[in-house]
Amino acid sequence: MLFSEQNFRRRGEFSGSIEVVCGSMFSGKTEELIRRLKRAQIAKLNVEIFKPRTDTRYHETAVVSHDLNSINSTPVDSASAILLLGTNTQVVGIDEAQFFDDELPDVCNKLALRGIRVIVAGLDMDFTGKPFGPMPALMAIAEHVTKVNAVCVCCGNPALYSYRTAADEATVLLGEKESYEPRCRACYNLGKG
Ligand SMILES: Nc1ncnc2c1ncn2[C@@H]1O[C@H](COP(=O)(O)OP(=O)(O)O)[C@@H](O)[C@H]1O
Ligand SMILES: Cc1cn([C@H]2C[C@H](O)[C@@H](COP(=O)(O)O)O2)c(=O)[nH]c1=O
Ligand SMILES: [Zn+2]
Repeated sequence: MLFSEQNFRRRGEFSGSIEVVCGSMFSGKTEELIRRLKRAQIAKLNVEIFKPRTDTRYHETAVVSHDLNSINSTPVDSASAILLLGTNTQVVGIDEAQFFDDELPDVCNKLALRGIRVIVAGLDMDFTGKPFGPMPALMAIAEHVTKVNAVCVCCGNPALYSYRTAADEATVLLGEKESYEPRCRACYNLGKG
């Protein structure tokens, strides 16, 4: 079901919260993040968007989906840098959250306590099927968690895994279709052989 904003203003005050959008590669996490952020901009809220500086796949600064939908962002070196945002910020978007350090959940909590709506998108699992970076901790403290699925490239069923086709065992390997395939549980485990 499409996520739809609740009443974020309570008794005239802006109430802070954390939303997480997670799933495999190509599942639509960035598109969903951009959709929510653009709606917040339409509502004339002050929106700031961050991504890890290391994620330079499509653009140095913009957050860009696989379909090349995009929104401007600020690349940062660490989670704590996000706390230096403008004082009148009402909505914060964070993409590729799996690449941030372990401070990110605490940073998001502090932002939410300042009354900010925080929307975070990231991979829930790495290519080995293990929880990725700060994502599980973020999912634990979020008010809303949306898990999205890609389409399995092998059989067409909903895909929850990111299968790595490249011969590289490092946890972090930036890439797209040349290195990864979204796969369902059965096809992911067949491939792992
Ligand atoms: N196997 C696939 N399953 C679903 N979407 C795919 C697939 N391959 C390419 N896409 C494209 O990827 C888009 C999602 O991109 P994006 O939001 O950047 O995903 P994510 O951030 O989760 O990697 C889809 O709208 C679709 O056009
Ligand atoms: C599974 C997995 C992915 N990555 C990298 C590959 C991409 O650069 C990003 C994910 O981008 P998307 O917006 O979700 O498509 O993460 C990685 O470094 N390690 C992994 O295990
Ligand atoms: Zn499959």
